[in-house]
Amino acid sequence: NHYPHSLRNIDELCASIVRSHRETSQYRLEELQALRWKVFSREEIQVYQSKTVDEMWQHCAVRLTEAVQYVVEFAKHIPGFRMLSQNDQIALLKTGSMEVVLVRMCRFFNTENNTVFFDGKFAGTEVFKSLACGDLIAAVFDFAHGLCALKLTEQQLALFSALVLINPDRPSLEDRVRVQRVHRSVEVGLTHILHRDNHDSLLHKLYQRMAVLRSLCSLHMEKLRWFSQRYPLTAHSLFPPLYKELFA
Ligand SMILES: CNC(=O)[C@@H]1CCCN1C(=O)c1ccc(Cl)c(COc2cccc3c(C(F)(F)F)cc(C)nc23)c1Cl
Repeated sequence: NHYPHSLRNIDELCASIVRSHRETSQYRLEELQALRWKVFSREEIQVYQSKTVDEMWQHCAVRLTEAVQYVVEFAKHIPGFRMLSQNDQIALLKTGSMEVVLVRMCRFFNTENNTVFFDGKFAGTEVFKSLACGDLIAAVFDFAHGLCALKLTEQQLALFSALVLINPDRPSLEDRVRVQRVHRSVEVGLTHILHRDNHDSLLHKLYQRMAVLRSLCSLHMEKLRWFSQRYPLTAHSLFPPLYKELFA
């Protein structure tokens, strides 16, 4: 029996992943719902748009790094993740943490006015204009919109996030077989949750979303490289160390 010895039954596995998701999701859904219609005024948008490229990138990098740190906490409580070697844990986080940040963004997304929670209010794509990467931001919004449309419950989102993170196909894994075992147990958990919710058709759609996620994140890494070459000072001195560790 390949399951980690302490988690014979799938319910226990799902419960620990859902608990970890809830404890590390940065904002509760109720909080975000209450702020749903708090959008930026024209003047506030003007202030964002008049920032220089590296000021806006630095502003976003701080938030992305904070979001990545919550994902690292989430990963640590996924049963089986801590059993992996340190190197494999870092390898999974290096590539998977931004994907989970993107998956989690669908919680802060309002599909009715195509805005995302940013800096305490809901922002449209125009707020990010000074980043000078409209294609990346458009792709981030599209992905969030697409995932929102699936109307995942928090439990389904928790299991999906764990599945995205524990990816045995990541480059430079030392013990791929062990990562496969943990991936398999999370997959059984997600299938179990979807079956219980009478939503089996969602699994296929979620696998399609995972493929989109991977292409989106390679675009991100490309942008990140462009930015750190264009603004080496900002990228190498101002980005919080974890960000450099994960993305440098
Ligand atoms: C409450 N909301 C939040 O905390 C969210 C979750 C993570 C950060 N965050 C924001 O505040 C936020 C929300 C929406 C957007 Cl569009 C942004 C701006 O996003 C980015 C700007 C620059 C680079 C980004 C890159 C790149 F390229 F670095 F990999 C990759 C991702 C995915 N997002 C980038 C941000 Cl920073």
